[in-house]
Amino acid sequence: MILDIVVPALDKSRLNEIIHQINNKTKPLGALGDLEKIASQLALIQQNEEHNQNNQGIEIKLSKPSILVFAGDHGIAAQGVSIAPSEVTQQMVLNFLAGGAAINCFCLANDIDFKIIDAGIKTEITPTPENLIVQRIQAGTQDFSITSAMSVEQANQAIQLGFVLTQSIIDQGCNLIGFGEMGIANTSSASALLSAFTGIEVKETVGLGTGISNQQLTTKLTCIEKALARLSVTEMKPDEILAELGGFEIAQIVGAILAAAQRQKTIVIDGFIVTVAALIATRIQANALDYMIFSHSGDEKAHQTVLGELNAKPLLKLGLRLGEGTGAALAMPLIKCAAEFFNNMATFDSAAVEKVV
Ligand SMILES: Cc1cc2ncn([C@H]3O[C@H](COP(=O)(O)O)[C@@H](O)[C@H]3O)c2cc1C
Ligand SMILES: O=C(O)c1cccnc1
Repeated sequence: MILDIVVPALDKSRLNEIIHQINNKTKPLGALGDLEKIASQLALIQQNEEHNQNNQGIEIKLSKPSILVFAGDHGIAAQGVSIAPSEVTQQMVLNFLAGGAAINCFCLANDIDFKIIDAGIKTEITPTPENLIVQRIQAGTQDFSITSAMSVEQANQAIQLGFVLTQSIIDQGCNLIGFGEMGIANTSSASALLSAFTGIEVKETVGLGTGISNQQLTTKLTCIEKALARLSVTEMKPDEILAELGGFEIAQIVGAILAAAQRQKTIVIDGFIVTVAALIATRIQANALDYMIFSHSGDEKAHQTVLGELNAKPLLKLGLRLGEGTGAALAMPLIKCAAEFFNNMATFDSAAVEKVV
C-alpha cells in the first residue's frame, strides 16, 4: 500500500555548513536571495550521495531534468464548468505528442525531458503513439457533483501507477522531476479537493480556471458545494477523499510526488492543480514537503491559498493560469542556476576578493 510508504525527513544537520559554503562566495551576504534557499535545499537533498562531495564540500548534480504531464478527463465537465468540452483533453494530448503545446516549447528551450501519460482521458488514442505512456484507469471520472468520481480501489490504483512510473524515471537517472497535468474541468476537482482537505469554504477555493463566465462560476460553486454536502470529509482518509472528488491525473500525480520524495529527489511543483496534489501528498507523508520546490504563484484564485497552506514561497509570479507543467519548466533554469553558483562560483579566498561583512 502506497499510503504506508515512509518518506525520510531531510537531514538538516549540515545546513550551517552549506550556508557557510554559500556565504563564502564572492557576493554580499544573501545577495542571491531565494536562489540561495534553493541551493541550500538542493545541497541538503543531495548531501548523502557519495559522488556529490568535493574538496569544498557538497556538489550539486542535476541529472536528466524531466517533466511528466498526466492527462485525465472529468465527468464534472458535463456541467459546463470549463470553457472547453472534454474532447479538448484528447486534442491537447495529441498536440503534446506532436510537440505543439506551450509545455513542449518550454521543455525544448530548457533542455527538459518531456513525457505525457494517459491516466484516463475520455477517448483512448489508438493506435498508441510510441511517445505516449498509457496507464488509463478508465475513460474519465464520474461526475463528482452526482456521485463518487471513482472507487477507492481506482484511486489507489492511480496513486500506485504514478508512483511506479516515477520510480522508473528515477531509475533511468533523473533527479530533478516536475509534474504537470491536462484535464478539462480539473480546476473544479482541485478546488473541491482543496476545500475538502482544508475546510476552506468553496467560495474561496473556486476560481475561473480556463476563464469561465460568472454564470459558469456559479454553476461550478454549486456543483462543488453539492458534492461536499454529501461527504463527512473529516472522517475520511486521503484516498477516500481523492476517490470522491479527484481525477485520475491528480491521483497519479500524488503517487508520483510520493515516489520522488521517498527516493529523495528534487520535485518541481507546477500550478494550482499540481499544488493541490502536492498538498494531498503532504497529508499522506508530511516529509514530502522537504523535497518540493514551488515554481510559481499563478492567477487561479486559490493557488496562493494552497501555497499558503504549504508555507511555500514560489519562485515566479508571471500571471500564469495554464498548467501543463509550464510553471515547472520555467522554474527549472533558475534551479539549474542555483546549482551552478553553488558549485562553481569563486570564494573570497579563491578569487582573492576582500570579504566584506
Ligand atoms: C486549449 C487548452 C489548453 C490547456 N492547457 C492546459 N489547460 C488547463 O485548463 C484545464 C483546467 O481548467 P478548467 O477547469 O477551466 O477546464 C486543464 O486542462 C489545465 O491543464 C488547458 C485548457 C485549454 C482549454
Ligand atoms: O494553475 C494552474 O495549474 C491552472 C490554472 C488554470 C487552468 N489550468 C491550470
